[in-house]
Amino acid sequence: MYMENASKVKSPVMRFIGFVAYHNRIRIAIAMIMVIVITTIDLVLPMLTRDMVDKGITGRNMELLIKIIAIYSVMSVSARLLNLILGYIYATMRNKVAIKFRLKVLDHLSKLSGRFYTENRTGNLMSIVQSDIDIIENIDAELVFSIIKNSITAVISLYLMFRIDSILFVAVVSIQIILVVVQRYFTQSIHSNVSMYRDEYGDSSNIVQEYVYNIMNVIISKSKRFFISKFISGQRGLINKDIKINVLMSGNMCAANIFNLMMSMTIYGYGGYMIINGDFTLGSLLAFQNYAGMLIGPCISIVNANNRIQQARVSIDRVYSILDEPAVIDKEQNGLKCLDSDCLSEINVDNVVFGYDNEKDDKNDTDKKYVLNGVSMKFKRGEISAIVGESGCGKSTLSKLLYRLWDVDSGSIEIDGDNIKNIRLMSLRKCVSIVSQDIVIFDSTIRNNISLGKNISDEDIKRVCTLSGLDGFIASLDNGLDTEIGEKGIKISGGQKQRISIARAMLCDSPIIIFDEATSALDNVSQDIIMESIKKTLKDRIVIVIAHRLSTIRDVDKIFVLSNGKVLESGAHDELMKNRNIYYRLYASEQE
Ligand SMILES: Nc1ncnc2c1ncn2[C@@H]1O[C@H](COP(=O)(O)OP(=O)(O)OP(=O)(O)O)[C@@H](O)[C@H]1O
Repeated sequence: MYMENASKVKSPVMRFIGFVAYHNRIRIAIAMIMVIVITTIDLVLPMLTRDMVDKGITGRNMELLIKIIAIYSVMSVSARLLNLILGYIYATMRNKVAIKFRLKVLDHLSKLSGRFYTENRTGNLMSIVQSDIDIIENIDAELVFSIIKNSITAVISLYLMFRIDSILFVAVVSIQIILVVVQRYFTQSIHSNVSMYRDEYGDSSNIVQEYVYNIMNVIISKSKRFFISKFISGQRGLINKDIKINVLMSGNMCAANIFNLMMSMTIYGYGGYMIINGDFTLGSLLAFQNYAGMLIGPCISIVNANNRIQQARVSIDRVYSILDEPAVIDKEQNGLKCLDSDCLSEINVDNVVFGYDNEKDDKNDTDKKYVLNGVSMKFKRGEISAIVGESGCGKSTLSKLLYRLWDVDSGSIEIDGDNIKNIRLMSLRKCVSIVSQDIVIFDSTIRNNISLGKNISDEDIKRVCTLSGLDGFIASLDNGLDTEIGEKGIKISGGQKQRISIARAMLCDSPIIIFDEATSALDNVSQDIIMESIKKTLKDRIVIVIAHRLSTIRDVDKIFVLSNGKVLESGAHDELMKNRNIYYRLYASEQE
């Protein structure tokens, strides 16, 4: 699902490395210099060992021996100290990348279309934003530099080994080539299995998320068994894949160790044979062994690093498939118009046709489920308008189109003559506030839930609490506005949640406010009081009320009756009652 959108231009791994490099230019330059110095020292040390043994010890030259020991010690200690500093640089790079990359993904998620949010399940997105990014963070600069350092060390070691003895060199390289072929097999298998594992993991965390998120409803609806059996069957597949991946990774390590053991035995066997024949010195054997060690160590590290990269490659692909989703808010927006919220006066919905994509069995083939078939409406500043109609007729869809979570298929929505497609999305969304049926309540105090973290005076908060009818409830609480209302507002009723979201709306300064079933959980009297408050407080805005209960909207300026994707009637309550048409029948049936 996610892979389809991945950029075909540059691989996600290269783009991630580019991202890391861009945000750590100076650190990378410093680390690079230090890595080169450390690698050079590491490569010179075996030569010093050879001279120490052959010229100092075997040559019985004490003065030279002391000199070489001193140089060896200084170089070794310097390399270790530089490694210490490198560790610090790597840690700062890792933390910077971790924060910046997660923020980049979170920011991009907020700019995507309604289609994306509908098609992608929360559990999958959570698994990408949490676990996949955790895995990617493991691919830090230290790993990348260790690969560079180990590769340089391995190549130069190869050259120096060739200089010491070409036959031993050929033997060692042949073993290495077989190791590379074996490793390639393991790498490909690990990658494909990790890819399947990550996709299944996303599905499984979706089940857990649904269960935990709805735990009370799960208990009430006795659906625990359903969730648990879904979870268990998902876990079975995951466990099998995880075992397979671990076996493959261990197999990869095991193969590397066996081949490296063969390499050591070849060096000691053939090198020892040449020393016995007098064709080789002990110092040269030790130097060759050291360089071979420099080949073995780095090769094992590269195999290890490769295992981690294979795992991370899948995660990088998944994260970049989100980043490659086209944002509704894109850079092209620079040339677009900004709305002046103070002067904004009219919304014109003109002959709008819209349908949601209906996914067919064949995932690439979609057809439309039309919800709106030529809807036209006008909303004016200073007026309260209402949209009514049977459930599912497209009332909320209209507000989503105005917010540009989706775009109309044909027709247009204009604000003061400008098509909303030609208005900067940030500017448009700043001007529109939707008080929706799904209220987001944060695990915090009533005050914070109303102010949403903005610095708002007590006086203003109390004023909107009175207008939304929260004042009595708050007065009954020991901590008043500072009462914690629990995660998702678990400690308050549905009606109190709605009142909080209405209070929020009364504090916002958007010129367009849509109340989408915002008072559905309240009794008739409370609804009437709140409608009065809305009329008084928001009298200079464009207010649109979406409602089922027609008694709530009796006093609004204009009512649009929506049915079968069209506006069948519009006008004030009295006018529509006089027409004795659909609205009249709906209203009459409600009064019975
Ligand atoms: N994201 C979506 N993807 C596909 N279909 C959708 C989506 N959202 C809504 N629909 C469908 O579009 C139709 C209109 O939905 P909408 O929420 O606009 O109706 P509504 O009039 O606001 O209903 P209600 O009064 O029950 O809230 C419904 O049939 C619904 O199933």
